Formats: sequence, C-alpha cells, structure tokens
Amino acid sequence: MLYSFGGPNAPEDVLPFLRNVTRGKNIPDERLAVVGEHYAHFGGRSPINEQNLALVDALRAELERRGVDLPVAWGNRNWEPYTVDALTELRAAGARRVLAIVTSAYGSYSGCRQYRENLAATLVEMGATTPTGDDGSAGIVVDKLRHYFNHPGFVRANADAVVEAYERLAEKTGSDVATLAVSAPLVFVTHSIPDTMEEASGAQAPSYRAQHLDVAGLVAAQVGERLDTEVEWTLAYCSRSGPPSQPWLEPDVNDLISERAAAGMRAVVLSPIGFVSDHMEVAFDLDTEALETAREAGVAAVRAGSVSTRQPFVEGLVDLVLERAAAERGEEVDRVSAGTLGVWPDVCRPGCCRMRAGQDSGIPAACGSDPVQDDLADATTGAQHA
Ligand SMILES: CC1=C(CCC(=O)O)c2cc3nc(cc4[nH]c(cc5[nH]c(cc1n2)c(C)c5CCC(=O)O)c(CCC(=O)O)c4C)C(CCC(=O)O)=C3C
Ligand SMILES: [Fe+2]
Repeated sequence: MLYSFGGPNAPEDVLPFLRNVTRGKNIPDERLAVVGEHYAHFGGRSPINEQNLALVDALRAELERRGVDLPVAWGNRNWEPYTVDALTELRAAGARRVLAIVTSAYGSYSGCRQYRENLAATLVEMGATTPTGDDGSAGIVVDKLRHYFNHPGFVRANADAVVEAYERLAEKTGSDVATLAVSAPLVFVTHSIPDTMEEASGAQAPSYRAQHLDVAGLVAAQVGERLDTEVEWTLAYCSRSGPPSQPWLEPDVNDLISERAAAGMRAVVLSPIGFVSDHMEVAFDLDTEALETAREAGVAAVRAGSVSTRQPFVEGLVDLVLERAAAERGEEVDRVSAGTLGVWPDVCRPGCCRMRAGQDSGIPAACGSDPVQDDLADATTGAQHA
C-alpha cells in the first residue's frame, strides 16, 4: 500500500482537507487561508494525487516485470482515498498482511510517527488491531517499509534529475554545462520543520537534517562525477509555518537565493530532495515563489525534477519491498544503503521520531517498538508478530 499525505482534487475539497491536516495542531485560520490560496492558484487541485497514481502504476509495472504477483493499493492520511478504505478493501480481498510504503523518504515526526499514529488509529477504527481481528473477524497486520532516503535508487534518481536540470540551465543561459556546474550552485530543498521536531528526530538516530545532508552530499558527488567537475552545494528549506517566535530549520530557500544573488550568484539549480513527487510545496513554494524570487534577483534558475516515477527510484522501492518480505520470512537478506548513515531499521526504534524529544504523547503508533503504553499500543506495534 502506497501510504501518502493526500491532497485536494477540487476547490470544494481545499478547506476540509486543510482541516484534516491541521486537526488538533493549533494552526491559526489565517495560515489556513494563506495555504488555501496556494491551492487556489492551481484550481483547488494538488498535483500529489496524480503523482501517487502514477507511482502506483509504476510499482505495478515493475513488480510485473519481475514476475511478482502482488496487488498494490493506495491510501492517504488526509484525503480520499483514505487509508481506512484502502485497508478495508484489501482485507475484503483476502489480504492479511500489508506493507506500507510511506511517501516520505526521511524520518521525523511528520514523515514517520505521524503516519504511524494515523495508521494505528485506522486499525482501531477497523477493529483490526490483532492478526485475528478484535471481533473474531479477520485482522490485518501492517508493516512499514524502512526509510529509503539513503537507498541507492533514491540517490541515483535525484542525481539523474539534477544532471538534466544543469542541461536545461545550460540551454536557458546559452552556456555549456561544465562551465555552469562550476558557477551555478546546487541548492537542495526540503520541507522545513520546527527545531524541536528536528531535535526529536535525532534522539536515537541521525536527525532529519543529518539525513538530508548525507543524501545531498551523495547526489552532488554523483552529479560532479558525471559533469566532470566539483559542484558546490547547500541545503535550504521551504514551506515553514508556525508562529515567527517558534524556530524552524533555516535558511529559507528564498532568503538563500536573495542573499546569494546579492553576493554575485547569477544561476542556480534547485533540487527538491525532500519531496518524492511534485506536491503543492514543489508547485507553489518552489516553482511559483522561489523561481519568482530568482527572477527578481536576476538569477537564472531551474528546478530539478523530483524522483517521481523515475526508474531507479521505482526499482529501488521494489528492491526494498522484496528485501523486507524476505526478511519477514526469516531469510538472510543483503540490505543496501548509500552514504555514511547505514541501513535504517525495518521496525522503528523505541521513541523514534517523536514530536518533542523525550516526550511521550501517549498516542499509539503502529509499526514501532515503543515500550507498551496500554493494550491498544500493544496491539498496534510491529512487535505484535515479532
Ligand atoms: C516534513 C514534512 C513533509 C515531508 C514529508 C512528507 O511528504 O510527508 C510534509 C509533506 C506535506 N505537507 C503537505 C501539506 C501541509 N503541511 C502542513 C503543515 C506541516 N507540514 C510539516 C512537515 C512536513 N510536511 C509540518 C511540521 C507542518 C506544521 C504542522 C504539522 O505538524 O502538521 C499543512 C498545514 C498548513 C501549513 O502549516 O502549511 C499542509 C496543508 C503535503 C500535501 C501537499 C499537497 O497537497 O500537494 C505534503 C506532502
Ligand atoms: Fe520513525
């Protein structure tokens, strides 16, 4: 099951979608109005749903190519098709064990535990928190694929996209790629998160930021090798929200572009490594806002593609699915990762990816190994079938 964020398909979806996303989060209505405007620019429709459908198709095609007979479903946390519907349909069709591929490559509360909490609540809603089912009907066991930010397929797909972006920038500016790779820095962009969330993401593992820096270094090195020069790179952030008094990861990509332009930068490539496909953050925060900031500052800018349905990415995901299935069958598996951080664990560590470091919210989360909080948590942790 591709397990994603969800996004509106039509103008009338926008407000209820935003209410779903922000339920219980104290996000002021003014902020919702601003974000609603972003969607309005695009006819009230996020590109995320089409992108996810395309990824489902690509996963099906890759599984078929390898002769693996495995159904692929799609469920979202915040909009249709909802996870509960996807899992209910799978269960009705006879599925008893499901592997969730979260469309967030990196670990942090927003990209990991938030998905696991929502999944636990869904399993409760379905009466499916035990393999036999709460009421004697069929239960369903859900595992979550390990974070894949440092899987070679994800890195390779990003590097391909960046090389293509330098080629487009060369065309746009009438210079050659080799010269550009020297003069135009590579700016990796991801979703900003509050400093407190960043700190919590790093409590048991390299943090959200550290994960990005590792991938960024790898992608830049692969690009440099292919363009035969050293590429200067840095990491910036987009889509911050929250009150100004609350620190979030910086620099904002717009500030970075303005400052670098003032210091003489004339061209830049933006690589959205934080997003697996072209979400609204990419369509609005980068393609609309950041490219406008660049234009105003006289900087030639190209936004590299996201990994989307690029073949190395899709192949990598299928490799990971087969790796996990084999591991769960008790077979020896050869796990691969790129970079310096090593293979991410299959099952989340106790306390992983909390909202705040050391603070147990008491909200049950599936697919983890937290110390048992109560019966519910017991029934929804990955430990249920260990
Ligand atoms: C790290 C991260 C990812 C990447 C990982 C992943 O991909 O999952 C991500 C993805 C996404 N975020 C999205 C949309 C929104 N995120 C919001 C709010 C927030 N995001 C946060 C973090 C992240 N978000 C945080 C710390 C907040 C503050 C409040 C909270 O803790 O929730 C809000 C509320 C308004 C606002 O405050 O901006 C909206 C509407 C969409 C859908 C886009 C579309 O429709 O195409 C997607 C894929
Ligand atoms: Fe986690």
